[in-house]
Amino acid sequence: MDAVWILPVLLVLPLLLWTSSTFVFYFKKCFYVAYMMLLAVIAIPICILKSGGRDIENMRVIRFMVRHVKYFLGLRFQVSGWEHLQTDGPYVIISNHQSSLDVLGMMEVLPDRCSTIAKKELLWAGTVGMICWLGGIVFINRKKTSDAKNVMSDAAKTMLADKIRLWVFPEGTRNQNGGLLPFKKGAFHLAIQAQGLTADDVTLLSEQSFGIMRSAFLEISGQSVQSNGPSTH
Ligand SMILES: CCCCCC/C=C\CCCCCCCCCC(=O)SCCNC(=O)CCNC(=O)[C@H](O)C(C)(C)COP(=O)(O)OP(=O)(O)OC[C@H]1O[C@@H](n2cnc3c(N)ncnc32)[C@H](O)[C@@H]1OP(=O)(O)O
Ligand SMILES: CCCCCCCC/C=C\CCCCCCCC(=O)OC[C@@H](O)COP(=O)(O)O
Repeated sequence: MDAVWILPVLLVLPLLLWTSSTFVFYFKKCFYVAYMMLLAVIAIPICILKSGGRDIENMRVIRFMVRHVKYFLGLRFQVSGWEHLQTDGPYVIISNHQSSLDVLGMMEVLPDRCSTIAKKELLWAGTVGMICWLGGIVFINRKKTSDAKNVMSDAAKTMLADKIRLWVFPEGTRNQNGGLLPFKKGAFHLAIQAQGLTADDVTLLSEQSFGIMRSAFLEISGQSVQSNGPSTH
């Protein structure tokens, strides 16, 4: 008898999913967070057994385990230029950052031996935080930028010594305003070290990258034909 409330829920749930795109949006959002948490629960022991702890090789496990999530959310990716990432040695990848779903796109193209820079708050996101730590993600404190710069300088040394790649979101935060925020400079300080350039090159590199990303972003946004509900996610 206690379970009698389940019946209306089972009836109302499909009805809401069928009739309300807003409900579908929030339902998918909750599912995404819960499912990623669950995937991380499975991935944590695998990574520990495979690599013994924090290791960039764990990103292969994470990449493999995350790639199917798009199907549950009705997302598909179109990738072009992937071959440019298939070069030896360290490099920096930059991308714009609109939502936590960007992780799915990231896992679609993430090269081997590539980790990312993230805000330190993510470390406390339960099992997701733990898997991020195991994957070698570099955590920065955005409120203490001198600390963040030191952490990124250390990351640059590791990047060169261990030939790893780093993915940076140079806007420094999520942005859904239909354009790009001005770029922070950290990614370009990393890149000059990977490419043998000097600090004098940072501004030009940053401006050129911003211009290229902005035109690509506007071009792709112009092709968008479908909206899935509320714009914030
Ligand atoms: C298996 C299942 C698992 C399922 C779950 C898990 C799934 C996947 C897990 C993996 C994926 C996780 C993905 C996580 C994504 C998270 C993304 C984020 O968290 S985005 C937020 C954090 N990122 C950033 O903030 C971007 C990096 N930030 C920077 O680069 C910034 O530059 C800075 C923080 C280093 C400094 O910022 P700030 O001081 O505010 O501003 P600037 O304009 O950039 O710099 C001011 C001056 O300082 C100079 N500068 C900057 N960096 C350096 C440096 N490294 N060395 C020397 N000098 C530096 C800069 O040039 C400026 O000086 P100027 O004279 O004006 O040139
Ligand atoms: C103890 C429970 C804590 C629950 C926290 C839930 C954490 C989210 C869980 C699953 C989502 C899938 C993993 C995606 C990770 C992406 C993180 C992300 O996109 O962080 C935002 C950060 O880039 C910029 O932050 P702000 O826009 O500045 O803010």
